Amino acid sequence: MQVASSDLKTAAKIHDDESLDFTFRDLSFTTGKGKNAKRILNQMSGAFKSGQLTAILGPSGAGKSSLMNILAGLKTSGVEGQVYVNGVDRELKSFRKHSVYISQQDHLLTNLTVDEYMISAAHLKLGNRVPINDKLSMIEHVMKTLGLTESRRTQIGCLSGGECKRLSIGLELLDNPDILFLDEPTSGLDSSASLQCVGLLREIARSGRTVVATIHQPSSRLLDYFDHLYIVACGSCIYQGPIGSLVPYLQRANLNCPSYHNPADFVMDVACGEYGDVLPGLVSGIENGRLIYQENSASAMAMQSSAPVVESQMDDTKDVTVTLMGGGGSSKKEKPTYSAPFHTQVAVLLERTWRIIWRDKMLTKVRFFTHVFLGLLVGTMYWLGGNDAAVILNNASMLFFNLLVILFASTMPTVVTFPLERKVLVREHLNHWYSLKAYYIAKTIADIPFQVLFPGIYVSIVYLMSSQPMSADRFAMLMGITISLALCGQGIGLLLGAFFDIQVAVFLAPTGCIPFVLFAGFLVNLNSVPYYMSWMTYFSFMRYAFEGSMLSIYSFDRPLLTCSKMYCHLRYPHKLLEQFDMAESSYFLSVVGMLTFFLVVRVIGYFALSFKLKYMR
Ligand SMILES: Nc1ncnc2c1ncn2[C@@H]1O[C@H](COP(=O)(O)OP(=O)(O)OP(=O)(O)O)[C@@H](O)[C@H]1O
Repeated sequence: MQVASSDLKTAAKIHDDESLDFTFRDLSFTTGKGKNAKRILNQMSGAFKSGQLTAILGPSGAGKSSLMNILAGLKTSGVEGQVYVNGVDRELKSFRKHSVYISQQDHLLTNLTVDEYMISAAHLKLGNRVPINDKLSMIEHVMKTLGLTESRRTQIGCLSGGECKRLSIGLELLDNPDILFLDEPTSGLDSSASLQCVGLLREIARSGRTVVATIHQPSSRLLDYFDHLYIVACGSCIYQGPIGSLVPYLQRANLNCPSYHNPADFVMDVACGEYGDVLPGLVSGIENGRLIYQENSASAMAMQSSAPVVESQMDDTKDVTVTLMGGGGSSKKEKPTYSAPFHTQVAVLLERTWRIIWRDKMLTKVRFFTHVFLGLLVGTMYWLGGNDAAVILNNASMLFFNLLVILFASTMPTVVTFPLERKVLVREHLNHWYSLKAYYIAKTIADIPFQVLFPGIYVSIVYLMSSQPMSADRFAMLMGITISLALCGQGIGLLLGAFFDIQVAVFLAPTGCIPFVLFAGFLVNLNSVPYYMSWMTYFSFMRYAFEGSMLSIYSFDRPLLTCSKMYCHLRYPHKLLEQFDMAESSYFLSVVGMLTFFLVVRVIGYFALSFKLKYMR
């Protein structure tokens, strides 16, 4: 892959450029409380400059990811210390808007092509103010730079690991972020793809951005691509400075890297304690990151004369030139707005979701055929019984069974798909593509056609086969209740999928619905429910759905039913309603009950998702 830095620079011109250096002082991070408290980072300091590619290196469990999450602003609780941007206190919301975080796993929408993903990202990240031609040329530049032009029409699910990684980076480059954080960008890549990836990051850094990447066991060739090295061991900084100065710094502590040995491997062995208890000396030698070690002729002299070896000291309070990111008195606080207006966010997300659903034909087909199959099965089972008083209780059972089919068929697809999609949401939302509200509304709207179509097909089949009254009003009323139930079911799926992992959500979806089913008025008559539990029936959307279904079929002065036997006890439809304690019930109230449940479950789902994104991602 040929990296074209001029392309990156051209692309950068579409937006205002901003060089952001950042420094951090005495950063500590503790998890847990009381006896369970665990100190992960110990008063670390450091400085990362724009135009430089910085590597955070260290053994597994040293605290690299924790440090980067804190610097990127993704972790805030349990954190002490200061982070400065261009010398002034970081204002977190504003900072998040100017930085992107690229996680180790590439959570991408696998059913889109590279082109489609880029275009939707450009609409979301660049907004309406950038003309479409500029967006397209920006995409062109980024694709060319990343070597993705050849794969532009390939679906993301078919890309190689290296291409996925480059795409993840490319998507975030579209709005020209000032700071890029990458968690192990080379993990899962072979050595050549790793070199390409890090080479690309260096070029991105050269175009004026601050690029920080955690890295695991880099080869010496890979290490050479980095400008600045920050080494973490046991939650402290043991080295900060250029690559070339690492070996001389270690020599100061009598740690001599053997010739032809990869310095990265050597320092990892040191950090793991294989050379004795040298870490405290290394930490204090670099003042836990307050200093940047710079080996040159002066320092060599300094070493000989036992003078301090550290050449440059970070200064995070002088030369304050840019106030964009700061929270200090002179700095301008920005509103955490998104580039695209709300309606554009919803429109782009809707279009993208529908495209994905269209491509994911398997799930759509399975949903379609399941509804048709169950419709035919139930229709055959209750064949032509709708107007026969001899099987009137069977018909009521069928109406109840229909509700169970619709409930589970609408809940489960969301329960199983949403936890996977949530990872993409986390990445895109945290990188400021769109608001959670826009996503949630788009997600709700996108599934509505399917929640109308599939239950509609099922109900039509069953209605005709079981010979329910040939009345458009009754059919429409039953259909209305069924669709409302499907929307409630989807809301429950979204709520569970938003908050829980897939295993828990899949368990909770059916078991969580049982109380609602129990208090629906079919298994136990509503008047027989113990008085101390009767209030629960008002919270059961299944009660409203069952009442609504029964009233649609048997209320509104339905005439006497036919009787295929000598004697039928329940030929009067209102008698059946009395038997189910529904004689006084109102169809209108059933609809209101369902709509209320629908709204409540959606609102709770939104807050659950928002809570999850904030505190539990
Ligand atoms: N929320 C947490 N609760 C308890 N311990 C935590 C938490 N987050 C991190 N740790 C611990 O902090 C230490 C550092 O974790 P971190 O993920 O930052 O390490 P790392 O250097 O990135 O490791 P790796 O290279 O293996 O990903 C680990 O021992 C980890 O178990």
